[in-house]
Amino acid sequence: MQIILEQIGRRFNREWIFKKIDYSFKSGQSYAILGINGSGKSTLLQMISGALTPSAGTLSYSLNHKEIAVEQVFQQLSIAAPYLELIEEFTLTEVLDFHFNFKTRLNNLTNKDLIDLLNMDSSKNKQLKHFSSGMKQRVKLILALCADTPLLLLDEPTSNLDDQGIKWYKDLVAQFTANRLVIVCSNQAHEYEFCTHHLLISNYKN
Ligand SMILES: Nc1ncnc2c1ncn2[C@@H]1O[C@H](COP(=O)(O)OP(=O)(O)OP(=O)(O)O)[C@@H](O)[C@H]1O
Repeated sequence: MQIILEQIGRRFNREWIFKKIDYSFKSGQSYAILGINGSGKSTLLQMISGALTPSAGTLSYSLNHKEIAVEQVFQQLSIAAPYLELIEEFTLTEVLDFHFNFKTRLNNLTNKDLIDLLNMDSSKNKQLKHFSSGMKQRVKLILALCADTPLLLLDEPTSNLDDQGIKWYKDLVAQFTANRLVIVCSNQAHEYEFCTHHLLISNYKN
């Protein structure tokens, strides 16, 4: 998977959030989008996901040297983000079944494998509305990391996770990101220490 940004800019009303981003993202590489609160990290990630259009410039996507239209990009990506909600009326087992109606399971992981990874066997028939915020975050991460998509987008991946949860996140990343294109939005070093490329939003303010 390759994503090329050319002269990308986004504004809300009259305010430019960032301007003139020229950048390319490639499979097998991991990238951190960095910047202070409100700098535009999530806005850029949403543009990369195809959910938000740029106000200026072009974004192009290709997979195995074949171009992909922006409307089709969602089929190639998994995303975990604070603004994407889980269906809270579903039990954990139902959430897994539902999600993997639309996405392919990475390495043919079964529900049991995923519940074991989550260490949530005793909660598998509980509705998500009764999960703690940290438990919900772990579920979001499992759904994104364990789907077989070439593009993985993680926005503030360890929000609501304690120290043990952060270690768990790091193990998950080490286990399930090989050969994928990974983009993390963050301002916490432990979330993106594995990323080999850094994109600083502050470089694109003028
Ligand atoms: N739909 C919108 N309408 C107007 N302004 C918006 C909209 N979405 C985002 N913004 C503004 O764009 C700026 C960037 O927001 P964004 O959420 O991308 O920042 P961020 O770097 O991800 O922040 P944080 O680290 O706090 O998550 C902010 O000033 C925000 O108020």
